[in-house]
Amino acid sequence: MQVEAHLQKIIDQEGKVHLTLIDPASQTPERAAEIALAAVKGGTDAIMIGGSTGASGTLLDETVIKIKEKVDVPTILFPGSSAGLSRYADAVFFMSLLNSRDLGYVITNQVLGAPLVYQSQIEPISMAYLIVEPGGTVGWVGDAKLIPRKKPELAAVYALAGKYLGMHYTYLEAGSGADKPINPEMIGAVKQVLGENKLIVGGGIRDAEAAKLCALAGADMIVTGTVLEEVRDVTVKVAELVSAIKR
Ligand SMILES: CC(C)=CCC/C(C)=C/CC/C(C)=C/CC/C(C)=C/COP(=O)(O)OP(=O)(O)O
Ligand SMILES: O=P(O)(O)OC[C@@H](O)CO
Ligand SMILES: [Mg+2]
Repeated sequence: MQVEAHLQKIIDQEGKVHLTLIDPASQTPERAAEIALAAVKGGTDAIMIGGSTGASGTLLDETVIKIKEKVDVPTILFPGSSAGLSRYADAVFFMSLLNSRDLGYVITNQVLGAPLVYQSQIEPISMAYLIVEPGGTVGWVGDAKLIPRKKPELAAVYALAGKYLGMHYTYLEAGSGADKPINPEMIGAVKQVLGENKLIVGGGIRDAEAAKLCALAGADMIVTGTVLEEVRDVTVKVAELVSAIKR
């Protein structure tokens, strides 16, 4: 419960959480650690590590190790499969892609990954992962029956089912690099049924205004990945996003 409790404490004290997503396949472990450090200087609360294609093995382990050498905030795995686990991380979003047509993403990868989590110190954080249009690479890889952008009620019933199955977190994903983030109507409808359960929103959030809209609509945590791979000054960008969502 350490990482989950830590994030809860930040929500209690500061209202919202900012998460930085680093894809181990996008740069060297050393560069990943530099980005993580810059993000922490900007005020990010934790580092998510994962990618939908090829984040595994030595590259993944080395990326986690280098990041942990540089920063004190929690490292949380965001695995694309059971191969996306590393014993060096603090926690894992132990997620099921509830709207996948492929049983592999609903339960099989979780079964294959469970023994490593059991044998290590990685804290599992149970999460319902829901992919909304346009869905991007992760929507294709995960064979998701994409939730239409204009159907907030569909996202809400999936989230409710996840909550009744005992999942603590719900992640509304528009897909990495999406042209628009999840809309406020959908975020509001999902948060309404979740109550105290936590809502993460990500995909296509590139500036303070978008982050603020998502947070005001009911997101407890905001994820940014792509934009931090693109900007020159990660600290400045993260500081802008963080100050837009925190009270
Ligand atoms: C809990 C365990 C062991 C496994 C879960 C397995 C599941 C449910 C995966 C969901 C489907 C999937 C492929 C998720 C990937 C999540 C992720 C890291 C998304 C961000 O990646 P992108 O930024 O889109 O990746 P690329 O940049 O590699 O396209
Ligand atoms: O890369 P971006 O668009 O910030 O999306 C982050 C995350 O939701 C992807 O899984
Ligand atoms: Mg990516």
